Amino acid sequence: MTRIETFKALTRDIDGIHKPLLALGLFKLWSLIFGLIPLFLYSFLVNHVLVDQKLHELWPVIAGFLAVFLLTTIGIAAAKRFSNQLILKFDLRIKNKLLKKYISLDSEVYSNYSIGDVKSRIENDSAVAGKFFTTHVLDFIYAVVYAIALAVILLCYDWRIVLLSFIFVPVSLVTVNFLGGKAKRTGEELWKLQIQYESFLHANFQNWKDIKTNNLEDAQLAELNGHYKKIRPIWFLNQLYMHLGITYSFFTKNFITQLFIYFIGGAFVIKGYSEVGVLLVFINFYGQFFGFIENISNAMMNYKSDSVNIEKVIGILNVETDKRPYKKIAGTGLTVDNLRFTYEGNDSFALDGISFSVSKGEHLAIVGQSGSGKSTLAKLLTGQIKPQAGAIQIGGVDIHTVSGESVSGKVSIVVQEPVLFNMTIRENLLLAKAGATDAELIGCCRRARIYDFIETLQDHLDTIIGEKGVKLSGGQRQRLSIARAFLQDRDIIIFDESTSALDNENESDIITELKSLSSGKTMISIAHRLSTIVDCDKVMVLKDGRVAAFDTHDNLRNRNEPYDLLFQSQYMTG
Ligand SMILES: Nc1ncnc2c1ncn2[C@@H]1O[C@H](COP(=O)(O)OP(=O)(O)OP(=O)(O)O)[C@@H](O)[C@H]1O
Repeated sequence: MTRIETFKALTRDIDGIHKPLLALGLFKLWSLIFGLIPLFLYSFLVNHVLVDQKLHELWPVIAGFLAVFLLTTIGIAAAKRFSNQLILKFDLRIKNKLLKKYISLDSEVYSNYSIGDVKSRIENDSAVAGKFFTTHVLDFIYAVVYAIALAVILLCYDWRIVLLSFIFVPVSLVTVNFLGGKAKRTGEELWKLQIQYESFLHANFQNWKDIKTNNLEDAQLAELNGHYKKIRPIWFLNQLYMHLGITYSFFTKNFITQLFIYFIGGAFVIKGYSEVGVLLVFINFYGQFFGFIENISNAMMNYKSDSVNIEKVIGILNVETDKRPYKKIAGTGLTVDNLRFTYEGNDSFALDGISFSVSKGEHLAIVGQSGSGKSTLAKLLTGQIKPQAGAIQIGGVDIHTVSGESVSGKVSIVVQEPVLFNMTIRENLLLAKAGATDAELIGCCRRARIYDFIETLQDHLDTIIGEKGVKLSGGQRQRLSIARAFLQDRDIIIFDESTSALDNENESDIITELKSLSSGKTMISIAHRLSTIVDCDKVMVLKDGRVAAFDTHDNLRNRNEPYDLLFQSQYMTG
């Protein structure tokens, strides 16, 4: 992407950039103007004060230099302050926007991104994109304008000689552009390898317990070395191209430019410009001009390399998000009509022709063999994935015609492996209801049969529970997650094997509690225990993604073959 395309893409998605950018641009212009004045002062000093020996004019020149120094310093300091502020502000805005985008992605779209990819885009790539406006827009324009201004001044001296020496400028820029292209291609490859490495590291940290218990340390170290073996040659190539580009512009500035300076000096003498002053001033301007050409070359090189990261950020910003309207859903009854769903890349349907309804206050149990589609149905009912055909209606509203927030305001799901953060119990609970009082938190924890345990902890609700709640047992994690569902207090609650780690007594206590609370609530349990199923108003049996039976437990028992088989194999032990 060119700078202009990148500028448009980033400003389209991130607001509030134009004003601070304009302010910063004005300070840059200030620095540019006051940066050019010393050249004229220098010219005056050499030609009038030194060559013409008008030493009494030295004081105004010194005063001029001091004034310019003061004003330039003010300009540079202000520009630095504004640019730091802009970078930090913009970096944070991009991170916010990216996180928001990721959270609003369809779970199917999200599953296309690895952890390393997400982490890299939010952490590293956004930081590079955050500097785009200062480094790749303002600094670049500054160098170009400065170089043009110097070129015009030089042309005024002797356009033929200057034009001859300018031949080297396009050669230099084309070479750097070529090397930059190579650096970009290797940068792309490096980025892919690095996100694989990041994902590996993430999985390693997440599963360190299992790695130790299964003696996988050596295998993990071998994998780490494997990643480095792949990364090393590409990294080397990438650095080689980058440094070739930078060394090339350094060489151009310090050798080729010097060569031209001697050439131009000779030409001046041959053409009879005897004044030393003219030659000195010209050489000074010329050296500065090539200094800016070096800056432009380096900026081109760096932009090629940074655009790998910036394009990753824009890639996510461009992903379409949910544009469906928010609607408060009034009713609580759930109707599912002829639902069909296939996971991307799978040949067979995970669910096919699913139809059923659950009325307000009813409790439905969903049972079925492993892989029969129970969790997929739960994901569809919460709007996490969209069906290829059919409809799900809550209170008469098709949930796929309204925004995700409309559905999550109505339905909550408690899963087998709850999402818990390395924060305190209180903070984990408050995620469900910001601003809940202690009395509310304690009440919900009591109902979820977790408060007795919390009371035994030294810091009570303020105990930090570790990464993914590692300091809690499986059952305690599930109870905390159920307490969160109580806090959310949605009209429809789905339990996806969410009591699997509880003992029978705790599970039945929680179910009783739910029932007492949920006179008006609709509940769906993906059940694994007989006690849960027997208590439910209806049981739906899923087999190979289809509804094999839908009735009460009493009507199904001994009368429905799939249910009986399942019952004997799974629930007789419940
Ligand atoms: N993210 C996914 N991508 C591709 N296929 C998937 C995905 N998740 C589930 N499936 C497939 O969809 C089918 C239904 O899976 P699902 O998880 O809904 O079954 P389940 O009844 O909940 O199983 P279990 O009782 O073992 O949890 C399975 O064949 C499974 O392999």
